[in-house]
Amino acid sequence: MTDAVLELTDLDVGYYRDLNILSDLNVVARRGQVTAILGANGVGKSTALKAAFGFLAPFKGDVLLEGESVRDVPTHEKILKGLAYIPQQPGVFRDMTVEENLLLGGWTFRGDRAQVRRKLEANYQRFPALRDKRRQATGELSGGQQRMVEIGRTLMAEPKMLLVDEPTAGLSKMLANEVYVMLTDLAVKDGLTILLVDQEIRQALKIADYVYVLELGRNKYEGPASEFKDLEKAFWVA
Ligand SMILES: Nc1ncnc2c1ncn2[C@@H]1O[C@H](COP(=O)(O)OP(=O)(O)OP(=O)(O)O)[C@@H](O)[C@H]1O
Repeated sequence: MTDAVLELTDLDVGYYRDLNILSDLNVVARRGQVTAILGANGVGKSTALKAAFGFLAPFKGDVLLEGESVRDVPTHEKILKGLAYIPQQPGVFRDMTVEENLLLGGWTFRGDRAQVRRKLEANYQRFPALRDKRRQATGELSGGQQRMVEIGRTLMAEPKMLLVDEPTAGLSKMLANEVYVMLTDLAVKDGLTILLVDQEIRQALKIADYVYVLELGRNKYEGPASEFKDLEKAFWVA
């Protein structure tokens, strides 16, 4: 089996003391794979990602990045260690150009202009539409392209592990497809490890290698995505 990049082990997480949203959660994201966390609204999928990135301190359990505990590592240091988080709400700066938004992602390396240029160029090769629009205000781009800017900005820091929360929320079906293709490419071509939270169960099953289903904040079921296709009706579709 491929090796674990991110592990959430026996996590208890909540927003208020003594009120667990997640209990004894165990999730493993393996190298170069897309791992999806699925489950009903409010089950705690986004909460799991927030805990993984450090926006919420777990009450119990650990977060391991390549075997090393990052549970108590400050968020900005997690980024330096290769962990990145793309939240549900698009976070682009609408009045700034596409290129300015992308450059913000290279802030940590701003002293090394050659490196910044190289990463910018890698993004333009990955997302040719962004090169064409690099001088345009980001707010003028389509929703899917704004997602590309956001993901591109995140990739400027060369993460190895991406936490992605509902990447196609609010997008049309066509744009959503573009985003799913983009995520698959990042795993397959660039070897990134992706932990995805999604309500689009069918789409998530299409691009995921491995799936976790949560119920009442706990692990309910897990397995290769291919095994879930037949179970889809039983689990989620009324
Ligand atoms: N900032 C917060 N403060 C207090 N409770 C919160 C907060 N954010 C989420 N919750 C609660 O935690 C629970 C899990 O929410 P979470 O957003 O993780 O669920 P989810 O599975 O991602 O749902 P959805 O698919 O609807 O986004 C919900 O009951 C929610 O009301």
